[in-house]
Amino acid sequence: MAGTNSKPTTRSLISPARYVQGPGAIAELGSHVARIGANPLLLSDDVVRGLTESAITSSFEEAGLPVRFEEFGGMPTAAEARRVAEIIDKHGVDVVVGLGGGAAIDTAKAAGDNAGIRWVSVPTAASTDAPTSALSVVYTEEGAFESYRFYTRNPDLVLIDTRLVANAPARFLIAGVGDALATWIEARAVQRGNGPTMAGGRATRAGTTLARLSWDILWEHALPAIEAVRANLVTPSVEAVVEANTLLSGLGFESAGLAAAHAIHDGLTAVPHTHGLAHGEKVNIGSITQLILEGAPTAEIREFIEFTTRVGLPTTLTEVGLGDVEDDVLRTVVEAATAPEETIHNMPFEVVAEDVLDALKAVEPLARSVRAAAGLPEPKAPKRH
Ligand SMILES: NC(=O)c1ccc[n+]([C@@H]2O[C@H](COP(=O)([O-])OP(=O)(O)OC[C@H]3O[C@@H](n4cnc5c(N)ncnc54)[C@H](O)[C@@H]3O)[C@@H](O)[C@H]2O)c1
Ligand SMILES: [Zn+2]
Repeated sequence: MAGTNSKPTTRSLISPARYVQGPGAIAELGSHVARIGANPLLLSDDVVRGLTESAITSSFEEAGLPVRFEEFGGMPTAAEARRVAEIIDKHGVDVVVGLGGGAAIDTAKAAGDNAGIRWVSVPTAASTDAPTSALSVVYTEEGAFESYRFYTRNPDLVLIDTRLVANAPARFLIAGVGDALATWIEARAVQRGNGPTMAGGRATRAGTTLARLSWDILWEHALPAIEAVRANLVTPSVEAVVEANTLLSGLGFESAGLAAAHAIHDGLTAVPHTHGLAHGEKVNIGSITQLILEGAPTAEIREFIEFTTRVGLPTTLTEVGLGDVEDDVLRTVVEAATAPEETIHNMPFEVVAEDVLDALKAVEPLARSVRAAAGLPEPKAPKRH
């Protein structure tokens, strides 16, 4: 499994049972859910409920399903999953729908697993590749990475309405691009080292190819898709990027493997400075750090920094709140990133905290020089939340 140095000999690819994407797809939710269960529970925060309740109510009524929402507490902790599992038991719910961002979706999976029922992901933004996977990322109440929790099955259904994605703030799609670009950078490193994937076993050609396809689509379509979403439009580029961020990156990271970028993301959550940032924003710092750590060709690193700056992702420590911190803070980040169970040990060479510290510190001057040479703006520190 992830983060071990064992060299499995079998290959695996795992996936959700069905993936549905398109403008207005939420109108089909009832008919798809009715094939999975008869008594669903929808887990979402109030913002997402406000955006989806009327469409879901019509769709569920048409499918003969009751409509029951439960408010998500906001943090994907073990305690929150236990609380939702109790509600599931109390009402005899037989399928739980995680509705919203990655945090609500991860909690629905965990609660569904606790209660022994099936689960469905309905992302309302293309902000992460959480919806398709058979795992949740568990956090502490304070927002620090705690662990990966693995399940024996993927969601029975992933349904994403691209109209909702286009109406959401563009920052969510941008974060999803950051999460998805890391997928190929990490899959490639795992492939080089013949390392284990999150699905267990080694990567199939299919898994690695899907990770690469996600990357190719994003270089081609991310910039026009972000412009379209800023204007609340669904274009073919938006459809392509939503598929890359959600389905391809999801299958890719899970079945082709994680390496340093996500471990560094996890390390960044260990310090409060980064807590206002989206998952995919922190992951982008992990991607740049991994490229430096593995000694990728200079032109490749510079191109990646320039592209992701144009996408609107952070490419400097300044932009993730770590511009002028004491060494102790960065040391906390790299110690957490190199914890024994972390996926950084899937890199094709031995990685120690000192190396990661130097790579992380190298991000700031390199990105500043790339941005200056490309005429891109100087980085600004994030507003405090
Ligand atoms: N399990 C996995 O495989 C996996 C993979 C990647 C990320 N993750 C996890 O996903 C989480 C991050 O997810 P996230 O970045 O989506 O953040 P999030 O889930 O914390 O929140 C997203 C925010 O977006 C809002 N929102 C959602 N849709 C909206 C819309 N259409 N319009 C307006 N607002 C909307 C929600 O109200 C919420 O406040 C982290 O916990 C991360 O670890 C898990
Ligand atoms: Zn991720």
